[in-house]
Formats: sequence, structure tokens, C-alpha cells
Amino acid sequence: MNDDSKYIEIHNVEQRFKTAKGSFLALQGVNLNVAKGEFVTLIGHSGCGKSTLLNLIAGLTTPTQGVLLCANREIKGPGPERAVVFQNHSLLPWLTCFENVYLAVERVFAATEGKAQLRARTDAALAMVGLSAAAQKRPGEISGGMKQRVGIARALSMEPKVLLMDEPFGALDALTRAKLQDELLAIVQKTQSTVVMVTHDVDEAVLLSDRIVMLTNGPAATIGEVLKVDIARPRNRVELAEDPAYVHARKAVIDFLYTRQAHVEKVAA
Ligand SMILES: Nc1ncnc2c1ncn2[C@@H]1O[C@H](COP(=O)(O)OP(=O)(O)OP(=O)(O)O)[C@@H](O)[C@H]1O
Repeated sequence: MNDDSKYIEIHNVEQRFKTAKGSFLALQGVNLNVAKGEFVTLIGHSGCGKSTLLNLIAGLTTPTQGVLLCANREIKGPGPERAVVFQNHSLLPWLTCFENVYLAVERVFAATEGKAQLRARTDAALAMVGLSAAAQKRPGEISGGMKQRVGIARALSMEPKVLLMDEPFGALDALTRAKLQDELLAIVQKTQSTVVMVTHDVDEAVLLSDRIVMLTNGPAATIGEVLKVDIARPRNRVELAEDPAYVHARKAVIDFLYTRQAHVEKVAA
């Protein structure tokens, strides 16, 4: 039986890495459920294990202890139902934007759909991120924000059940970042996707999330606190700035990061 409140289940997960100096315990005792359609961000200081946790959900790595499930199935490797967007967009530079997205569409749908349908899916994904006009350009001919949009279009084109994003806007300037955050909010509202996103940015976390998962510092990092963001959607960044619920959530995250998990590394506040 499907339980939508437990779409992604993370049970007592531990991740150790072998290093030249021996075994390094990155994550320990991580337990979390993510509901279908929920937007969850992972926040914590640099090196605490956010990407490690995201990679485990993506199936790019396997835990040294514990188990992860997606829609009641154990995550044993990467799968098209869990699309990943990385910070560095990872596009193939010799292909156009269209071709970069088409490759992903082909991988997922070629067995069941004809070329015209595959092309229509690619066009629709590019349109969703406002890139129809740049479809025939190569990554070297477009801006960083546009490249990131292609990465998002590629992920969305696979119609994944879960969108996993590792600091997707981390390398962008503040204005482009704000624009893409707003676009992502609108897209997720439309697609009702389940999203797990890694971020360093407190405002980004509060603006986008239904819940903010705060990780303690490593080694042996774990979930320190989970904050529910009780702000109605659609959210408007200008109105939010003075919303008491926004101010409260922001303060709670900053308090966790700077008081309870104080660290020499900086996190954008
Ligand atoms: N393959 C690996 N081998 C050894 N150690 C690793 C490996 N991957 C990650 N680590 C270590 O695990 C810890 C968590 O790394 P991770 O990249 O998940 O942190 P993060 O919170 O995503 O950091 P940042 O915010 O800086 O990207 C770090 O101490 C890192 O050095």
C-alpha cells in the first residue's frame, strides 16, 4: 500500500568513506521521511554531509548501514524516477541545448514513444524553463543561468517522481539566482514534484521549502532539527520579507547554524 507521507524513506543511514588515513564516518543515524509532493531542503555547514545524503537518495552511492526507499522500493542505484540537478549543470558542450535535453528524454521514453513525441517532450521541457529561443545554442554560447535552466529542463523532461538538486543555484549571481528560484517555485507548483535540494542559503531554504532539514557538523553528522515552514503558497519573495512566519523560520535556521552548530566556515545568511 502506498503511503504518500513516506514517499522517500531514510532509515538509520550511515555512510563511511575509505580514505588514506582510514575510515571516515561522514553520516550516522540519519532518519527522514519525505512526503509525495513535498519540497525539502538540506542545510548545514560546508562539509557536513549534505551532498553525501543527496547522493544516497540518488542511488549514486550505497550506505554502509541502513536503508533508503523510494515509493516502497529500496534504492539500489540511480533511476529515471530520481533526476539529479548538479551545481555545475554537467551539460555536454558539443551538443545543443535541445540535444542535451533530448538525450535524457530518449533514455527514458524511447522504448515506448516515437521520435515526434520525444521531440515534443524536449520542446515542452525547454519551454517550461523559458529556453525555447535558445534551443539550438550550445552551452558555450549561453549564460551560467541559462545552462542551469537546461540542467533543470533535462531533469524535468524525464518526468521524475523526485527531483534531487545539489546547490543548483550556488554558482549564480544573486539576481539570476532569485529569478531561477521563482521559476522553480512556479514549476514545482505546476508539476507537484517531490524535491530534495541541498543549499547553503538560509533565505533560499525558507522561500522554497515545506520543511528544512538541518544537519549537524561532521564527522558523524546527523539530522539536528527539522523545521516546518508554515507559509502559504504561492510565495512572493517581496511580500515574504515582512511575513512574521518567514522572519521566524529564518531566525530558527540561523540560530541552529550559528549558535548551536557554530563553525568557522561561513553559510550565507
Ligand atoms: N568519496 C569520499 N571519500 C572520502 N571522504 C568523502 C567522500 N565524499 C565526501 N567525503 C567527506 O564527507 C564529508 C561530507 O562531504 P559532503 O560533500 O557530503 O559535504 P557537504 O555538506 O555537501 O559540503 P559542501 O557544502 O561544502 O558541498 C566531508 O568531510 C567530505 O570530505
